[in-house]
Amino acid sequence: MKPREPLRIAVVGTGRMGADHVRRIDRVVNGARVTAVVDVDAERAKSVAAGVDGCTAHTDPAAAMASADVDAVLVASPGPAHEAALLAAFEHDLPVLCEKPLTPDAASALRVLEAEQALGHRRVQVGFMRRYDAEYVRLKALLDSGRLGRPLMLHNRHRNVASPPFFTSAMLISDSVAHEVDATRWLLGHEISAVTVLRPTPSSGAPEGLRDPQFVLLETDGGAISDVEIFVNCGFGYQVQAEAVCERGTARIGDGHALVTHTAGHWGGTITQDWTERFAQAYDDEVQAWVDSTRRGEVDGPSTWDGYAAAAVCEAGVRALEEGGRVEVDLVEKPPLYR
Ligand SMILES: NC(=O)C1=CN([C@@H]2O[C@H](COP(=O)(O)OP(=O)(O)OC[C@H]3O[C@@H](n4cnc5c(N)ncnc54)[C@H](O)[C@@H]3O)[C@@H](O)[C@H]2O)C=CC1
Ligand SMILES: O=C1[C@@H](O)[C@H](O)[C@@H](O)[C@H](O)[C@H]1O
Repeated sequence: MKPREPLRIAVVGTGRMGADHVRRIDRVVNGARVTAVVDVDAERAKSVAAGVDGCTAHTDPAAAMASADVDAVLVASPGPAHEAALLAAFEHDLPVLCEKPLTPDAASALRVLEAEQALGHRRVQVGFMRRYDAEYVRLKALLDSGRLGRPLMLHNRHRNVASPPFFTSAMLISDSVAHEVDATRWLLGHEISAVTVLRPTPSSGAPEGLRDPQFVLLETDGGAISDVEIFVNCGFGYQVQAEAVCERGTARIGDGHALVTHTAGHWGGTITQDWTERFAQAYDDEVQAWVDSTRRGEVDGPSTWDGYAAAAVCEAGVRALEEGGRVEVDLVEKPPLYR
């Protein structure tokens, strides 16, 4: 596809992430503009469209994608709505940046994987934005360089200030640990083969009935182990940290030590409060990379395979949470399109 300049994007879902992506494409990213927004909440779509020159508001994703004014789609509706939006985009052979998760379960992710293969070419970049974060990129480059030797273990901490009211115990895995699942697969170049979930007594700061925190153990097919502390009502800040333990050294990111102050008998810094702050630059770089590759007629970044693998691992994780024990991950064979 050779889109007219600039790339004309339809944004599906104008909630927190979608509205932020609209702002980003309108004001930060080069080479693109938002020509349509879609939300089942017509008033929300209208109010977001009103802030962007030449942008129309819709309630039906398929109708917006059929418009002659759209070259590409950014999907930022809730996970359960992603499959329908992706299949509609495939009908028009449109490139898509799809927020994580690709879909909420392995069966629907597999249907998307099969539909993309039927097109015969990749169309989807999945919004695992940590792959665009400067600290993660440096860690990946260091591990790939071999300077520290073979990675043996990853220790991850993922803390949110507070969970939204609709959050369930399973979502700590499928919505939050999904990021560590992707980061582990990407950093190590391994598939995750089994998941175990340990559940300490919930924090008194967590909503009644929510299993928060959890400790998730991921085993990889390359013989490494990646553990994740997920704590979504820690109350004090948004922290995403990772430490790689390798044969000849360790490397750690996410300590937030960019600015340390010493004053009045104290030293310290500030802690980010949510992902829009901690990963602001990563989202900008992710969307710019998508726009650039799309304008070159290419598809880069986390693929539909990555989205499917993450969905399958999370599904195994939710089973491990609910049934206890170690649950093996069952992946289909990786299709040639993604090798
Ligand atoms: N990469 C990241 O760090 C983050 C990613 N996300 C992902 O972004 C997506 C959106 O999350 P939020 O913006 O937090 O949710 P949100 O609830 O704030 O917004 C979702 C919007 O989609 C609309 N919507 C619902 N069904 C729709 C449909 N079928 N078609 C069109 N619009 C529809 C809703 O009316 C709402 O305006 C989710 O997939 C979520 O997992 C969310 C937070 C951070
Ligand atoms: O994707 C995200 C949210 O959906 C999720 O709920 C948070 O736990 C993550 O930190 C954030 O990056």
